[in-house]
Amino acid sequence: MVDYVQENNIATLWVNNPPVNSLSSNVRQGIYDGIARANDDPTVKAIVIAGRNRTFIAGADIKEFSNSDGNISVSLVEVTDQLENSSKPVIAAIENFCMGGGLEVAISCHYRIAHHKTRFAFPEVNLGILPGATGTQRFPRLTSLRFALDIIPSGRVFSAEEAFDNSAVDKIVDDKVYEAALNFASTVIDKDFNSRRTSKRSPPDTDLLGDLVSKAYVTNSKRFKELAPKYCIKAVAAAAKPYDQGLLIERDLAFQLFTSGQANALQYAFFAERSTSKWELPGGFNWKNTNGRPINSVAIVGSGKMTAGIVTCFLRAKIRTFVFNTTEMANRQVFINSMNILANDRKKRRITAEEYYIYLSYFTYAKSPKIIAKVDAVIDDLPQDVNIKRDIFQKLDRICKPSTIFCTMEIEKIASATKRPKMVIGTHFFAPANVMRLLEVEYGPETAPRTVAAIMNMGKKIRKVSVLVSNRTGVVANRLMGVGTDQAVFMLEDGINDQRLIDNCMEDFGMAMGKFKTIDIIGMDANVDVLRKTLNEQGYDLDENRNMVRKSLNNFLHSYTYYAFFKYGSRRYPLFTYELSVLGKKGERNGYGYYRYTTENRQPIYDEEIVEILKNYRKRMGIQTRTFTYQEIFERCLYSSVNEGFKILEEKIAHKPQDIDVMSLMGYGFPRQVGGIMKFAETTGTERIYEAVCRYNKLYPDQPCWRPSKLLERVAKENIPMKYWGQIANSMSKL
Ligand SMILES: CC/C=C\CC(=O)SCCNC(=O)CCNC(=O)[C@H](O)C(C)(C)COP(=O)(O)OP(=O)(O)OC[C@H]1O[C@@H](n2cnc3c(N)ncnc32)[C@H](O)[C@@H]1OP(=O)(O)O
Repeated sequence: MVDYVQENNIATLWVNNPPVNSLSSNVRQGIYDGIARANDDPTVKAIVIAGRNRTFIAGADIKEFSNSDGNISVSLVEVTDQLENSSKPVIAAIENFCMGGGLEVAISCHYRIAHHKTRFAFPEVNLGILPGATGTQRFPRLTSLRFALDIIPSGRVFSAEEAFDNSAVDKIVDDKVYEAALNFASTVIDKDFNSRRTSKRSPPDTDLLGDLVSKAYVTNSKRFKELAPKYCIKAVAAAAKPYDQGLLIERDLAFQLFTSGQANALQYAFFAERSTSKWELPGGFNWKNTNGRPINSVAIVGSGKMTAGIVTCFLRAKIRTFVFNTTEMANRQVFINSMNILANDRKKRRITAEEYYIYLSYFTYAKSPKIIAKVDAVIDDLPQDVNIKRDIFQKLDRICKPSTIFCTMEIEKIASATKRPKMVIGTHFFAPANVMRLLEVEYGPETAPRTVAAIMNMGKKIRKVSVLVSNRTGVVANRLMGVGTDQAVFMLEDGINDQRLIDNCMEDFGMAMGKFKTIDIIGMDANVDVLRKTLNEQGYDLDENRNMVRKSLNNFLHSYTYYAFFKYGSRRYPLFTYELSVLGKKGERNGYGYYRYTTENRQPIYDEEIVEILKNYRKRMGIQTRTFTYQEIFERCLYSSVNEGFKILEEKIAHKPQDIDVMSLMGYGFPRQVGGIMKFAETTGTERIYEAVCRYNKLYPDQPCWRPSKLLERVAKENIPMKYWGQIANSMSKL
């Protein structure tokens, strides 16, 4: 774990814990013992600490936080103190990742030499904790309170150049960092380095503390539903006090965070996100035993709202991207939109000017299908009309090389239109695709495992978190969270007069956005499309009925019969959203939805008109209004989605609860500090949720989302821990 190597009078401690050299208990002990040994050896004059596996140290071993193997070793605080107190100078040779506990180790050394491509960060805040191995006290002393208050509460990654500019490193090299550190070590042998002991310093800007702290509170306020950002600010501010006092404050705050449920949920989310790449198919094929061809070129077919967002994901990954539309104008528009997205990235300094031009050079127009004959994958972003899609893909099937994969949302319909059903797979990007990191990958009954492997790898290449699901109907993430949205609409229809009440309840819980704001952002049309599709599956045609009623009545909106047709069927549908869409409200896009929006300010504004429309709607529908408790709003919006999550598992659409959690976190802004919808179920208690689901099922028999999931019933009755839910679902007979 830590190799001790001596060359001449310099001892090197090589940290070797692949893949990222995390500071597991053995590594901590190895560094501690290595420093003691070098200090005891009179032939050693200086010590270098470096990382094998072409990286320095990416931080503490997060697995050990919740899962100690009983291996008692020294703490990271003891290691950092041991480093700083060394009687011989310690030089850190830093490359690739220097994060969290790794950065705490580095700043406890006396000198730091870094490769110019090193990525530095204190990502603890994203795990619900703080740099509690003296990091909040040493870092501002080494750099400044200003820089520490920027870096620690945000967790943002910073470059070697920024580290150098802020005195966090002493030298940057372009190559061979270890050799540079050895050379540097030989220059400091026998020199006084007492002034290099970080804890003995004071931050250079303590006089600015008040202003800096206020600024940090404002900058990070959006994340204050999480405890860690606030605690990080408090801990860094304590660095203005004498070191020992500051340390006591750091320890107290760190302990409070460590024992909070939020830290546990955030660390769970870290691993859940990474677990989705370990996919598995029912026949035993999986990420380990199946290879897919690399995707080096793609064609995006279409010119919809999402197209440019999807295109830029591929451009940023330097994948040759053809945009195929039959009109020059459509292609040109996609190019302009993609250029605007990248220009914005450049403006916000997410990419350099050089990268901007390189990325754009990967874009190519294709007016004729022949140009895209040799691409590795075609991605469907065509309008929803299945006949148009089938027609285009039939043509492409004849033209494209046999190994080209077709990615579409209509797997079975496209597969049956082509002679390559094994090469047809579903990919669902979430809007805006250049921002949202979730990619839902759906396999159909005929999709080949190698196709799955290729597209899951492609997802990684374009920096998406890809979740593999089996294809049924529609987007799984939408199904999961959509039931909660329907509940919100029903409660509005049934008596809540202010949409903000429901939205506030969800936002207080931590959702990035309330239910009605989400409908507005997604757009009324998209929401109505889902309704239209659901009704189609039940044998109803929304538009057919609308036309029928239109013909028989002058104003179909005043047609009681029209609504009664759906209301008094066996199932209730959220028709109020449909009513708003018919009234021309398209959501944020045209400024009118459940809220109003102005062109200058896209922030939702409360719209009193909705109450009037509601009143008329209720009258026509014969709805007797009633009052709702906060608890009912909370339970109906969230427990309905939990029940749906269990159904998605038992129907074997998703493989494990982590996949469902990632969909809720990355597709729908579920609070990360809760861990995801399934983790929420575990924390709340499945028994309690099951009881509520049964209660609502009795009250609302016309809402099938309340039929209790068999899996939920079983885990609730037998009190089964979450780690077994996936296994049990997979052993249940297929529904
Ligand atoms: C008293 C408190 C003291 C210290 C606090 C801390 O140090 S907390 C930890 C702070 N560090 C981090 O949060 C870094 C977490 N890691 C990352 O952000 C990324 O892994 C990283 C380093 C940027 C590399 O990204 P990349 O995309 O290249 O790899 P990937 O994320 O897929 O990770 C590869 C595998 O390594 C596992 N892993 C990564 N970091 C840790 C870690 N700190 N502890 C344990 N395991 C870690 C990750 O799960 C992957 O494993 P796999 O089994 O392959 O899925």
